[in-house]
Amino acid sequence: MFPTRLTDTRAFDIAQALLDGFDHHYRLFRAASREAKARFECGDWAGQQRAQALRIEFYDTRVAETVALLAQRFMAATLAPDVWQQVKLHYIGLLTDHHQPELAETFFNSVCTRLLHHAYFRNDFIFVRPAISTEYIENDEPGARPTYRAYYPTPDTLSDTLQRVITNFQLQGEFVDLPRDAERVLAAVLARLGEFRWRANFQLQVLSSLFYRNKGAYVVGRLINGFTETPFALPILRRDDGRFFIDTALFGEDDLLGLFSFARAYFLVDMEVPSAYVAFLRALMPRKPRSEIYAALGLQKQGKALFYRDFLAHLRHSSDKFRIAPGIKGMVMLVFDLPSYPFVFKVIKDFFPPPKDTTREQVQAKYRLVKAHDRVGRMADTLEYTRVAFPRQRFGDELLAELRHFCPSLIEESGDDLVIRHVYIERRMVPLNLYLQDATPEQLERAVIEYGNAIKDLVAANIFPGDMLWKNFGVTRHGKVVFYDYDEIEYLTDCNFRRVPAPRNEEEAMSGEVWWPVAPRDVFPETFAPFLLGNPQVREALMRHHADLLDADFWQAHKDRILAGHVHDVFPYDPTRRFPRGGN
Ligand SMILES: Nc1ncnc2c1ncn2[C@@H]1O[C@H](COP(=O)(O)OP(=O)(O)OP(=O)(O)O)[C@@H](O)[C@H]1O
Repeated sequence: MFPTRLTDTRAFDIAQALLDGFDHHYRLFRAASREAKARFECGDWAGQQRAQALRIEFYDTRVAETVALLAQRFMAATLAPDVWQQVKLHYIGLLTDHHQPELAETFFNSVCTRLLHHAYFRNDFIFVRPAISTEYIENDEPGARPTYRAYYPTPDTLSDTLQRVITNFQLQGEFVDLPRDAERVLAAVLARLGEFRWRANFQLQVLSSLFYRNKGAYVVGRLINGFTETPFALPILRRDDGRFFIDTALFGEDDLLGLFSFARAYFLVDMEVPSAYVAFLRALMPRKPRSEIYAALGLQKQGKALFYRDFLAHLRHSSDKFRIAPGIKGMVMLVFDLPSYPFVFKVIKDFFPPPKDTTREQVQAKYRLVKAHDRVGRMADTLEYTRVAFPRQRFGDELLAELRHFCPSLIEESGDDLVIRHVYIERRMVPLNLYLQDATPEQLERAVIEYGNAIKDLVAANIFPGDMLWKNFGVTRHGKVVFYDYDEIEYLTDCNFRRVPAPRNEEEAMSGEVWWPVAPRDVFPETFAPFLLGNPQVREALMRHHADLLDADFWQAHKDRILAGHVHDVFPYDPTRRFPRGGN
């Protein structure tokens, strides 16, 4: 029951301090996103990647500050339940005209769950469900940009309108040839629409902020004609001489899903009303959960909060049991899934057998590295949770026994709950080793090519995957191969790629063991062969397409390029889709 009167004056001050904490966070988050434009304009790619990584830390820092402030100023941990209910009511009041209420509610939860006992994790005290609607929030301040702009071209003005769409972003700098780019986009639009009748409502709706990531800036919108809506995205790139060009035109849900994939870094987007961006993007990609859209916009904590709500709802509406994930079991991670739910749950084991020589802290550091790094479409994003309560009766016996055996320090069994103190959650894929077993010859060849491409994309992004066995990669719904085993990951630039030295005598030549000296970060690419080439068909495909992976020179050449300051191009689309001659 909620209090009928707001009697405690501390409650308002606490609510205000919480909201100040959030507003401070969002101001900094927004500034980092807004500054992406200037970094793009001057080609500061290292700065862009740094900003993408640093911004991830902002949230936890602000939460910690606010927790400390409340503990100090209000002795928050000692307040009676009734006071906390009043805090929530005041907070709801303060959010009435707020432009990011859903994020502010999540911030409230993050702070309060750190201060309050488990028993308070109910809707009476925190926002188990949202209280404030995010629908139709508009920024009415003078000079505010709308979430999206609508353009109504005629057949004669379509090319000019496309130019106007671009110039409205007011990028500081010149295009190589914008009229030419507009014609190319126009040709692509017409090819996409095929035979069509121009309807009275023909329009382009374009989100008013560009989406920045790495070396790209993306225009995102939809084309509406009659009852047909076509999502589109236009990547703008910058040549070394500082001039811009449109690299291609992407259309339809699948192209956009590739752009917004969970295996890529988060975008930097300047948004006053993020929920309006999410609603717009959701209309373009109805199959993508809102949690993943928030995450792709850099609001990963909101993504995490929504994911958890979705997960709880799914648990309530399903009855299957958690089980050990299909595939070869990990030595470092215990991995389980729920057949009806497309995610896996990964728990770090308490002990690892040799040759694994790592610690829980090191494994966590590797997962953090991946979160902050450019994932280039080849490393799955993970959501990290602490203290997740699962209904114990939904766990199969075998899984329960494994959890008790391998992860005793991380599980608590109380009543009907099984609480896991630390878990990563990640999209489920088909482990590549299983995929290859059942593949047709064509599928096998395609998967092996994709596997090599995945490694090469990682290499270009300064990642040495460490453990390159088939089982450590997964195949997505769209047939992309993505890496998911991070415990042996290293920066490429920290590794030494060497050739196996020539044996000095017959004994060394005949030895099945490693007889040559090996320093900690030495890598001998020739030695990958026995692990990768067991199956003759796989061997044939890999040697035909990616034999260079077994050559130390290939790795060393990439390391040298990165050390020389080169930031590679990553196209979140098939490079064959690029307009001919790109920016030239
Ligand atoms: N995202 C995923 N989708 C589907 N299956 C997965 C996923 N992540 C892990 N698995 C399954 O769990 C197994 C172990 O996962 P992972 O490779 O991350 O653990 P590990 O302990 O680091 O492995 P290793 O012993 O190779 O170091 C994989 O071989 C695979 O079968």
